[in-house]
Amino acid sequence: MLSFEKISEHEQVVFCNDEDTGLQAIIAIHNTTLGPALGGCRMRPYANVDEALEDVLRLSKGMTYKCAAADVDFGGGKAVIIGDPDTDRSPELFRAFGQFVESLNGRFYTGTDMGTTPDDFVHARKETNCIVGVPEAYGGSGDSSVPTSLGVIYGLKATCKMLYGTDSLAGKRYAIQGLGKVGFKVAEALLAEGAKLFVSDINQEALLEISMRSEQLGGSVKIVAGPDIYEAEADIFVPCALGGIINDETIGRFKFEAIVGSANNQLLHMKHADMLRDRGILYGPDYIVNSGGLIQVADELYGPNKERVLRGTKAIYETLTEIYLQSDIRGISTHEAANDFCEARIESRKKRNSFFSHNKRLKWQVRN
Ligand SMILES: NC(=O)C1=CN([C@@H]2O[C@H](COP(=O)(O)OP(=O)(O)OC[C@H]3O[C@@H](n4cnc5c(N)ncnc54)[C@H](O)[C@@H]3O)[C@@H](O)[C@H]2O)C=CC1
Ligand SMILES: O=C(O)CCC(=O)C(=O)O
Repeated sequence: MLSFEKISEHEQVVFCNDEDTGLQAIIAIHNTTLGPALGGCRMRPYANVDEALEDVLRLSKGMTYKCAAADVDFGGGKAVIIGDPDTDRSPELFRAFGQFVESLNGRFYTGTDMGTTPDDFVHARKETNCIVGVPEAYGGSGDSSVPTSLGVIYGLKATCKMLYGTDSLAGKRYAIQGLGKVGFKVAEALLAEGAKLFVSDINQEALLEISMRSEQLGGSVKIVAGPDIYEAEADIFVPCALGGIINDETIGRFKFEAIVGSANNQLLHMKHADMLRDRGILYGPDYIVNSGGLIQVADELYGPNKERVLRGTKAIYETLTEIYLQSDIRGISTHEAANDFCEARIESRKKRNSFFSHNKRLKWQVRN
C-alpha cells in the first residue's frame, strides 16, 4: 500500500494517468538540492503499480547521487511508464507524458532510458521544453547511450588499471548482460580490442547481430543462456540490462574479478557491496560508471558541445580511480566510498542552492 513512509526520502511523486492514450506513468523527484531533477524515462511492462513505484523511487534516488558525482547542477528524478515498449508505444502516449512533465513547471527534465528511444521524446518535446537527448536533427545532443557506453569503457579501463596495472582492455574476458542501446556499443568497442565476450539477452536478434559484428571487428562472442551469465568464465562482468542483479542468489555464483556496467541500481541492497568486497570482487559503482549519458544531457542545456561532453565522460576514469583508492584506504566498499563522496558534495552545496524553484534559476530557461 502507498504510504508517505515509502516515499519519505523523496520530495515529490506524481502519478500520471491519461485514459485517452492509455498512459500510466510515475514521475519521482528525489532531491533538488543541486538543481531541477533530471532523469530518463523507462518503459516496462511492470507486473503492477508497486513494482513500477519501487523502480522509480530507487532510480530517482540514484540520479541524485549520479548528478552529484558528475558535478552537474541537477538533482535526482526519474520516470517510468507502465507498458510494453514493443506494443504500447505511440506518439500520442509520449505527447501525453510530455504534458505531465510540463505540468511540473521546470522541476523535472527527462529523456531516454531502458525501453525508450530519442525519437519517442521528439513527441514529448512538442508539449514541453523539459526534454533532453532528442536526436541532433531536432536540435538535441542525440542518443545519450553513446556517451554512456563510452563512459563504461573508461570505467573498464580504470578498473583494468587497478587490477592489472594497465588500462588496456585487450586480452580480457567480459560477460555482458543486455545488448541494448548501451550494451551493444560496449560490446562492439570491446570486440574491436580483440576481447572475448560472453553475452546474454532476451532479444535473439541482438545476439545474432553481435555475433555477426564479431566477424567484422575481431574478438569472439559466446552466447550464454539467461542467468548462466552469472557463472560465465569471464574476468569482468558488465551488466547492461536490469538492476538488482547483484544479490544473495547471484553473488556466490560469480567468478569475476570485477563488475563494471551501465545498469542502474545493480546492487539489490547496500549490504551486497560489502559482500562483493569480502569476496575480493572490485565493484565500479553504477552511477559513476554510467554517468556519460547524464553528462551529455545536462550539458545540452548550454547548447550541444561534443568536446565538453567527451571531456566530462573521460573524467569518469579519474573519479572511479579516486573512489577505488578511497575504498582501499578507508577499508570500506566502493559503493560506500562513492556515496560518502556524493553526500559530502550535496551537503556542501546546501547553503548555496536552497530548495529549487524554476523561476529563481533563470539559467535553466535558456531553451524556453
Ligand atoms: N541509455 C542510457 O544512456 C543509460 C542507460 N542506463 C542503464 O543501462 C541499462 C541499459 O540501458 P539501455 O541500453 O538504454 O536499455 P535498452 O532498453 O536499450 O537495452 C536493454 C537490453 O537489455 C535486454 N534485457 C532485458 N532484460 C534482460 C535480461 N533479463 N537478461 C538479459 N538481457 C535483458 C533487452 O532485451 C535490451 O536489449 C539500464 O539499466 C539503464 O537504466 C544508465 C545510464 C544511461
Ligand atoms: O540518459 C538520460 O537521458 C538521462 C540520464 C539518466 O536517466 C541516467 O543516467 O540514468
